[in-house]
Amino acid sequence: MADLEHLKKEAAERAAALVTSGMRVGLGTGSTAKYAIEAIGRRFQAGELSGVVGVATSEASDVLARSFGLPIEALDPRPLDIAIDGADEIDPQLNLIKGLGGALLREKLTEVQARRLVIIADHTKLVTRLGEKAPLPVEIARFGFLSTIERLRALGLGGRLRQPGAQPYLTDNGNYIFDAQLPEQFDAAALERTLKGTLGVIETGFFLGMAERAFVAAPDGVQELVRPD
Ligand SMILES: O=C(CO)[C@H](O)[C@H](O)COP(=O)(O)O
Repeated sequence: MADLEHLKKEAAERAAALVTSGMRVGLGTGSTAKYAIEAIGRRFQAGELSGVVGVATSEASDVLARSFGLPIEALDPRPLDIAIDGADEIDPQLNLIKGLGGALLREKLTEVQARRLVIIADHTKLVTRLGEKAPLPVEIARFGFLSTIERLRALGLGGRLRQPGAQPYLTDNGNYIFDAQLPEQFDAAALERTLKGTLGVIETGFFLGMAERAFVAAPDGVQELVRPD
């Protein structure tokens, strides 16, 4: 395993160590979240954790968690004790862009209910401003998607429909994703409000003010970052 992968695993294990018996846990999606699910699963199988229930943010994470025998429940209105997930960009205030893995809607639905959102990532995800490296994934309805994309362009957003092959990428919820290029200067909270008020937009990959801390894998070890007050 490459060094960075080892460190991602270590970051995920640091986050997984915050899970204790009886917790309801939001299980993220992606290559780093996978390590966290495996770490929780191993602790569960070893009898170190009991009464833990997971809420999975994607079909893939659901299958992985169940492979360890972890009980998985649907999301209901009860709060989650903790959610652990990866991110595509992390700014100095721990605002995030998520959704390059396509699970943004279920991730946001789940993580907004978590008392603590703990992010695990490698250091390439650290940015000084959101949109520096990654596009902003915007989940849009399939019906009328070309019209929705025109509305997004009218807001000044460049970008493209996510289409890895012959067909557009389909989320677990049966929607499409528009990967928007963010301008150099923008107000993330205002843009989030505008996007949420745009017909055809279902959710955005902005996760603002949600993360409590992040374990970030860097070549010199795992750094723990806490959201500034
Ligand atoms: O938001 C996500 C999925 O929708 C992932 O958490 C994000 O893409 C990071 O993935 P990885 O850990 O594989 O880099």
